[in-house]
Amino acid sequence: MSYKISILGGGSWGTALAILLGKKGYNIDLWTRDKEQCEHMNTARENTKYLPGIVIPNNVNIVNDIEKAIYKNDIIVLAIPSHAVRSAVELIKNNVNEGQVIVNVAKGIETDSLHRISEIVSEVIPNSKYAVLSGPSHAEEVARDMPTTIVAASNDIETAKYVQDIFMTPKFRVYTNPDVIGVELGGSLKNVIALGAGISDGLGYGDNTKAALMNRGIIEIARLGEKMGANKMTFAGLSGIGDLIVTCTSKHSRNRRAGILIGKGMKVEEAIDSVGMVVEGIKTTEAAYKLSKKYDVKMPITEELYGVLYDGKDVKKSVINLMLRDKKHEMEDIINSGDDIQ
Ligand SMILES: NC(=O)C1=CN([C@@H]2O[C@H](COP(=O)(O)OP(=O)(O)OC[C@H]3O[C@@H](n4cnc5c(N)ncnc54)[C@H](O)[C@@H]3O)[C@@H](O)[C@H]2O)C=CC1
Ligand SMILES: O=C(CO)COP(=O)(O)O
Repeated sequence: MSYKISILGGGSWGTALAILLGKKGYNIDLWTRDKEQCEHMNTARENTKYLPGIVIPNNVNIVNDIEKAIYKNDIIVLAIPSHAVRSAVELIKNNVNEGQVIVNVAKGIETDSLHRISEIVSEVIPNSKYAVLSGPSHAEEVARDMPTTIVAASNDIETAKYVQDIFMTPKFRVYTNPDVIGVELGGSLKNVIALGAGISDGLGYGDNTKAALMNRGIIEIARLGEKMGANKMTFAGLSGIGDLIVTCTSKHSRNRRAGILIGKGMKVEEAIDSVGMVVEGIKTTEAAYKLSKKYDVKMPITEELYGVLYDGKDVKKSVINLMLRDKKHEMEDIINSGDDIQ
């Protein structure tokens, strides 16, 4: 079966997914807001800025007109940074038809409203069909056909299965999950911990430190997730620990790279500029910190990172704070959601 696909966002992830689905034989409209980039990609058949050296198949049509990009296509993929999703969805809201499925691949939480992407989409386009596709999947590897696994979540399992069918290839294995909250939170909050893992690398700490951040990180993510209505087990899956592992360890990770620079002493804004691509974890740290207060959940790593990124706190002081927290019983701490059991 052939499908017609719209992908909004001509950065690394949107382009990699266009290449993946283009190679599968589908007709793709890839929308980028930058006219010059659009023209260049159409003629060069390459995204020189974000994925240099990888050929974009001819059945990927790069467009600059967002209405044309979504016209009569089966699914609309949101592959733009999370802070820009609301404005993009506003642009298409009057042209989305009932049968079209909106597939979000952005990983983030709105900092003012603290809404997840599914909430933003349903506010702007009520009753739309929605799925989120998330998991350990760096664009640089997907675009080069490296075996990758990911999860499609939707409140409607038939929609999740539809998305699974569309994206599945011998190199791109898609699982389904009904837990939209858990999948969205896992994909967003791991970026906060990845910044921390990068900072640890930048400070010259080793694998022990990173393993500690990753393990204690997923525990605090799951703690918040459960309070927000997610299934705790989702955080043991691809969009939880799976994505946390790849982002905390990969050379491709923008969040980890920004963290390394901050750990070496660079200012936050300079680190973002130096990475040159979206570093979602910076804004997500603010959202996660606010969510931890709103839901009254202990998230010590997130809290320290918030201090470092937003209050100029000394990174080494944060490490000491984390190491010298009250003594805990590990199992009690996991089971009792971080309450002070010694
Ligand atoms: N790069 C990756 O490997 C993966 C990225 N993601 C997520 O996908 C989302 C997009 O990330 P990337 O493609 O990596 O970002 P990127 O930094 O490579 O590209 C971002 C793209 O979005 C465009 N953009 C920025 N603001 C915009 C706006 N207001 N309206 C329309 N377009 C706008 C930029 O022009 C650029 O083309 C993020 O939420 C990221 O966390 C998810 C999985 C993998
Ligand atoms: O989410 C990602 C991989 O699954 C991408 O992470 P970075 O934005 O840190 O590169």
